[in-house]
Amino acid sequence: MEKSPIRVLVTGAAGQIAYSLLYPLSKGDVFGHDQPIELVLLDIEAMLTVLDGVVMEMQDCALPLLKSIIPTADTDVACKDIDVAILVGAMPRREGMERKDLLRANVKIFKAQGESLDKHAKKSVKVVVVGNPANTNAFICKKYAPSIPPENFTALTRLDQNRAQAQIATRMGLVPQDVKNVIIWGNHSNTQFPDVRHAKVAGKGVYEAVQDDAWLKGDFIKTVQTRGAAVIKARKLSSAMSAAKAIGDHMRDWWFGTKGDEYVSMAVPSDGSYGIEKGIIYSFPVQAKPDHTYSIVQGLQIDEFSKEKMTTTLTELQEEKCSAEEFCGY
Ligand SMILES: NC(=O)c1ccc[n+]([C@@H]2O[C@H](COP(=O)([O-])OP(=O)(O)OC[C@H]3O[C@@H](n4cnc5c(N)ncnc54)[C@H](O)[C@@H]3O)[C@@H](O)[C@H]2O)c1
Ligand SMILES: O=C(O)CC[C@H](O)C(=O)O
Repeated sequence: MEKSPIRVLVTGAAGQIAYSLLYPLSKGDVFGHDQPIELVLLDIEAMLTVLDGVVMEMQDCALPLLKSIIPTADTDVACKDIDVAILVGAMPRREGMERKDLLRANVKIFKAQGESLDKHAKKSVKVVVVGNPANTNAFICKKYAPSIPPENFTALTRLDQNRAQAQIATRMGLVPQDVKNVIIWGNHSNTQFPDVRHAKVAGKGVYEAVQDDAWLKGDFIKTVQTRGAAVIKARKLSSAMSAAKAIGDHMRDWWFGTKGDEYVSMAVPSDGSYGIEKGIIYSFPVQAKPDHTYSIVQGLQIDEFSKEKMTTTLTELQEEKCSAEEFCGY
C-alpha cells in the first residue's frame, strides 16, 4: 500500500538554493523513494512569475512521488498542515555586506513565519532554517511558535560539516565519507569551531592520521570558517548547490536516523549541554533515531583549545540574539 503523502514547505522557492534542492527532494532522495510528497512553495509576491516557471519545470520532471505543488506568496497558506519546513527564503549576503545588515533584513521574516507555523502547521512539524543568520533566525522562529516543541527548530550547519570532511579527505587523498564524526560547534558563521579532536579518518584519529597539528589548528579551521565568503567572492553569489546537498543530508539523517555510533552536526536549541546557554540555537554533534527524534551526544572531552573556541562562537550567538530581539521589538 502506498504511504500517505507528507507536506513539505520550501521557502525562497524561486531562489538559487531552492532550484538545486527541489529536484532531489521531490524524487525521493531525502524522505525515501517510497514517500509521496505534496510540495508547498513560498516566495514573495514579486517573485511569483519566476515561481510559476519553477512549478512548470517541476511538472515537466514527471516525478512519480510528487503528488501536488502549491505555489503561494501567503505565509499562512504555506504553513497549513505542513510536516516539514525548509526555510531558505531570505536575503543572501553579497560582497561588502556585514552580518549585521543581514540580521536586520532577515530576522523579521522568521518572526512572521514562526507566528504562522504556530497557527497553521502540524505540531510535529520539523523545521530547518537555512536563511542567514541561520541560527538566530531559527531562534526567533522558535520563539514566535510557542505551541510547537522547541526541539523541532533547527538550523543548517551540515554544509560546514561537509566542508570540513572534504578538506580532511582531500588532504589525505581519500573521499569525504572516509572521515567520520567531525563536529561543528556553534554558529553558522566565521566564529564556528570545526573540531576534529573526536573524528576518525579511515579508522584512525585525525591528528594521528594527518600528522600536521599546525594545519589542523590553523588553516584547516580558517578555511572551513570562511568557505562561504570565499564562494561569494568567486561566484559573486552565495553557495547554492552545496547548500542544497547539505539540506538534503540534514533532513534525511533527522528523518531516518544516523548510522551506528556516527554523529552529525545540527544547530539545535541548547539543553545546557557542554555549558552552552539553554535555548540558544547552537550547533552540536547529534544522533537521530528513525522516529525523527535526536539527542545531543554527551560526554565528549573538551580541552582548553576547544573550550575557548566554543565560547567565542557562543558569545557571538548571544549578541545576535540580543540584536534580533531588539529588531523584532522583543
Ligand atoms: N546555512 C547555510 O549553510 C547557508 C548556505 C548558503 C546560503 N544560505 C542562506 O540561504 C538564503 C537563501 O540563499 P539563496 O542563494 O537561495 O538566495 P536567493 O536570493 O537566490 O533566493 C532567496 C529567495 O528568497 C525569497 N524571499 C525573500 N524573502 C522571503 C520571504 N519573506 N518569504 C519567502 N521567500 C522570500 C527571495 O524572493 C528569493 O527568491 C540566504 O540567506 C543565504 O545567505 C545559508
Ligand atoms: O554569508 C556568508 O559568508 C556565508 C554564506 C553561506 O551561508 C555559506 O556558508 O556559503
